[in-house]
Amino acid sequence: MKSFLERAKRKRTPEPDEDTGDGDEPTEVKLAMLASLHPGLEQEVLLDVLLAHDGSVPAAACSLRGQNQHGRKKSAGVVGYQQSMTQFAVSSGGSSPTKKKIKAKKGSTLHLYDPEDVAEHTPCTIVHNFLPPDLANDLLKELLNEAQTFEKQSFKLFDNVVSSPHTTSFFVESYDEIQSQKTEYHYNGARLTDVRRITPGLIRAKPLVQEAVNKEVQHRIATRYPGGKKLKYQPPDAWVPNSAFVNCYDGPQESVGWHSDQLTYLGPRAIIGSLSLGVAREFRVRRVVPKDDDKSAEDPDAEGQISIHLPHNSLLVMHAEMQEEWKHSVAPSLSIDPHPISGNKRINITYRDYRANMHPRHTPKCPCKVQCILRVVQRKKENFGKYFWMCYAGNVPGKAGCSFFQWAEFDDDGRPKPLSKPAYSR
Ligand SMILES: O=C(O)CCC(=O)C(=O)O
Ligand SMILES: [Fe+2]
Repeated sequence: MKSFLERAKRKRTPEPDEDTGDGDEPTEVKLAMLASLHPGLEQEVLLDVLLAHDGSVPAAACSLRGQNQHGRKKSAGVVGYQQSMTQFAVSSGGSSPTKKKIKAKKGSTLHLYDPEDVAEHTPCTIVHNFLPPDLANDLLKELLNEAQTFEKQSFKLFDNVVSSPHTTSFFVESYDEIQSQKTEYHYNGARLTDVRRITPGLIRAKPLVQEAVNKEVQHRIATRYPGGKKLKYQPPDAWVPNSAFVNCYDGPQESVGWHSDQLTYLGPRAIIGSLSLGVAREFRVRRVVPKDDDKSAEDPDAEGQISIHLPHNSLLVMHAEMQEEWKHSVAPSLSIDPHPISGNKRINITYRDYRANMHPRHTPKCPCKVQCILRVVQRKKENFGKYFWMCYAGNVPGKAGCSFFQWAEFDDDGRPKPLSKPAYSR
């Protein structure tokens, strides 16, 4: 599940400064400052950009300037489509005489279409025209019908209650699992109320997604990981999806802000199979560079955004390095090309493998008696990549959390080690 919430500032966690902003002004004031610089943009967009820059108004303003320039270029041609990759191309430096090295520049967005470029420059692979066309169309129709009753998720951002700018629901494989999800699991501090039985179309697509994802994962390990070996903490066994979050984006303005998916029930190095149906939208990714990392000073482009275009019936595999080291979002769009079946809507299915050893009975609850969330240190060089459990009860509108924090330990295959102290000890 997406953790929109992880963007919220948490002052109480002992993890020092993780995800905190750099200014003292209240968010409303920062938003007002940005709005005065970019009066044409909606509050939600401004908020997203502000959060993507850790609350820094100058950095957000700089990024918005870049996006606007790019937007103007785009509107001169086919909207939403890249004009040319040459603007991002830099000299290859010799390693490949034929293929130019392309690079995401800070403040601008590198648009990728070619699966080879996606695999080369992002932690994802993409498979176009993935399902048999009839199955893709049937699945789209089925989920558009389901989506009529999807809801927005509300969460707390700083001290305000905000709702995600798209709708969503969660599908699992049996009625027992629905019950278990509603009574044993917490998501960002609360119980889910809308959990549904997996639909016939989702069931039909599942083995195809499973096979393709495992094939892509093996290929990536063999061709791109150091020594052709899986990453530390990556489970060695096959990826078996047993649940699916389905998102609906109704129109160009619906979006999802920068986030990493929650690892709480997926465990470290989670892999996600993400199927897109209906209107094509941009999926953006950016690497998270620790703030006190000298390299980020040397390479100002390290956090440039990359946009992967997701047409109808494309499968995007988010690989094992994605959630820990990158953030992703679905950007609001200036305009979209309507789809013959779904009109302005895009449906996205993220198939997930809920691991038995990450079931809530094996993971800590805090003194609030709420399931902790699993996160990883992304922003600080010190402890970078270390996992921790923390209380998230305070992210529910109207509720306060506690200061529970505990480092999480896993063996090299991502199996949780027994907790070093009782969960209620703080
Ligand atoms: O709509 C998408 O492609 C991505 C959705 C997403 O990031 C999520 O469900 O966590
Ligand atoms: Fe996500």
